[in-house]
Amino acid sequence: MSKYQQIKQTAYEANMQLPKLGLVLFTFGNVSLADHKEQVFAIKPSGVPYELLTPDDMVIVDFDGNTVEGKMRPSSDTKTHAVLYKHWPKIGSVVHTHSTYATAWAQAQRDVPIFGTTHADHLTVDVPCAPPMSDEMIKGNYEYETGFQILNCFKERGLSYEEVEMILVGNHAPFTWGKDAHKAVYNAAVLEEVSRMAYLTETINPQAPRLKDALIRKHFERKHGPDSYYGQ
Ligand SMILES: O=C(CO)[C@@H](O)[C@@H](O)COP(=O)(O)O
Repeated sequence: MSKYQQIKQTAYEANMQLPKLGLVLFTFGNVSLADHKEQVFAIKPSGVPYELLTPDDMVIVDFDGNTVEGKMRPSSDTKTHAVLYKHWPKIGSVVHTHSTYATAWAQAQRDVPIFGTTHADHLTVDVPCAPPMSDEMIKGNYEYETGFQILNCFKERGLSYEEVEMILVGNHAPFTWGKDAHKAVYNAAVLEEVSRMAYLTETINPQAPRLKDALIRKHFERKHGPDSYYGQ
């Protein structure tokens, strides 16, 4: 019995939520779950269809991206997850999907504008889109560089990873995170829904205005408590 049985089981259950929520097709995407005490995380193996996945298939990886336990090759995005766990110690789980609308905004290299209260219930800023890889980065380790693209985007914009738990990576797709697997998967589903709404809003009215900051604050604080607003 693996000493990591518990996080393998929980990570497996979280991965199985992605096809159930319509966030992935075939082998797209992956969920990981960290054990910060052990400085490891469990992640979906690469290229395994969800319907064939078992808890025992989950691969245990350290925060430098090295495999600690597992028969299969870890997800091709493993080093991106590792960079986030290593630099953002309060996240417990990371989700990567290729959900259609969020990925379309990432491919368009655009932030998802905050047009309505559905978005404002979850975050008070446009969903950030990190710039695509530079030629230099492409020559490097792509997955590590993706992780640093995310860290650098938050640093440049002065965003807190504990407040904004989602990002689009330009020309790639979304990453979300949270204190646990439930929250990280929930954020992935919310991101896809607000991305779909924003696309339809711009299609119906290309001049649609962003939500007023006062209303963003009202809606966010109604859900998250007074003084929880952190602005754009
Ligand atoms: O981002 C990508 C590919 O662009 C990956 O998430 C997707 O193909 C899933 O890869 P893995 O099966 O996790 O190695």
